[in-house]
Amino acid sequence: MNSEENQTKLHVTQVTAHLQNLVDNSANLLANQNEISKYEKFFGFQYSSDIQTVNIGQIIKDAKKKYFADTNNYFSSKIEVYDTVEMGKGVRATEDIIAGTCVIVEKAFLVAGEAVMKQMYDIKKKIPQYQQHVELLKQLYVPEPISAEVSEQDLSQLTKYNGYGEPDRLGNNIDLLDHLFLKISAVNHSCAANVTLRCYGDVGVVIARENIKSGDQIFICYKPITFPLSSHSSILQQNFNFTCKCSLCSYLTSNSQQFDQIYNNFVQTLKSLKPSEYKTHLIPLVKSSVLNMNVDLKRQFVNSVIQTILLLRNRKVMERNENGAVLLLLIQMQIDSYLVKDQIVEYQSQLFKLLLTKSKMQTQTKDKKKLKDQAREIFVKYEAGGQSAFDALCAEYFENDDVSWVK
Ligand SMILES: C[S@@+](CC[C@H](N)C(=O)[O-])C[C@H]1O[C@@H](n2cnc3c(N)ncnc32)[C@H](O)[C@@H]1O
Repeated sequence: MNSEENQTKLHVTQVTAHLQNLVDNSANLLANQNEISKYEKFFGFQYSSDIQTVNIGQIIKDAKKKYFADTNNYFSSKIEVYDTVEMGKGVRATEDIIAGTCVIVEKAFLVAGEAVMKQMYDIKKKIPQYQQHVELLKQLYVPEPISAEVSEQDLSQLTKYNGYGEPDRLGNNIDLLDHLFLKISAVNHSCAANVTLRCYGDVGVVIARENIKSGDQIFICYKPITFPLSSHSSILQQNFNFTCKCSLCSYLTSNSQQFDQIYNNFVQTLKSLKPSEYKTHLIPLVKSSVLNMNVDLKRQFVNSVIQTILLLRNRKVMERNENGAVLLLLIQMQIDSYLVKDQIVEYQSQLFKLLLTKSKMQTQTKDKKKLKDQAREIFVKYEAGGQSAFDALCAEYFENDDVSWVK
């Protein structure tokens, strides 16, 4: 066995032991109802609604059995870490993967933001697993080689460049990137990502957004997918300090003029439409604009359109009410045309917020009720979490008056 294989084997052994420990320890922990429904929804298990009989440890154990019966650890036999030519280490598929299926389930070996890392450094001698963690941390990416002793700065860099976070359903998790993984942290970024990551407690779950061929690299999008394309590179530069070399960015670099031209034409036509024409003209306009684009670009185009409309709305170029109807149509179009199920949750959350914000502006109670019903219908249709998730979001967004999310 060569030294790389030895090292990998060592990781797997260390991590498996660590995970087993965590699972066993959590087996007696009763989970709260929210967490249970998150896991249940994701893994598709039905558990008794009596929380006394449910525990997260068991759910994770079952998930492990269901998805990874053929391996002894939490990762997947469908992937491997390898050296890419352009992006350092990366992860690729070792078999064909079907859209919507689970690609990796992995427990974070450490959940520690930059502040915790600092504390951990200060009190390192008191933490029994410190040395083990440091050995694992040394495997992760940092721009400069880390010192043998692992300095305080090294620790905070490790989190900065390799951490992922729990989503808050709306993609605003960019500051909470504190989960460190061995495999998932080796997955590179693409603006046209083919997998998506969600963290459930300290378990990271990677799902295929589309069919992936054996040998293809898998990519997570490091930023919320709804961010406009124009802000991609600055977000990646600012937060992760790299210039994106993904296929979409490369495509846009060589075809940016063409993309810009189509987009500018689209915006001009949009501005020339009367609000009453939006409903009938907008979707055909978007469809004709994206006619010759590949699927990544189409997805990006519709995202940009949504952002543009929000912008026009904020500049009061468009009427708020009309704008709501247009956004609704566009988001539905996204859902229907391009997105696999996992992403839909993010989109209809936006849609939902939009409807609620819109309904707040209506003075008539019956209009409010109609919009709420409409939102509920969409929510249920796309299985975003059913009635209880709807109620939770209602409580959060409808009852409080803050609409700053659109600004
Ligand atoms: C979480 S690590 C991913 C694994 C990393 N490639 C490694 O060698 O361990 C994130 C780093 O990978 C590199 N990277 C990821 N996606 C990239 C992309 N699309 N273009 C260029 N570099 C990328 C950047 O250096 C980034 O800071």
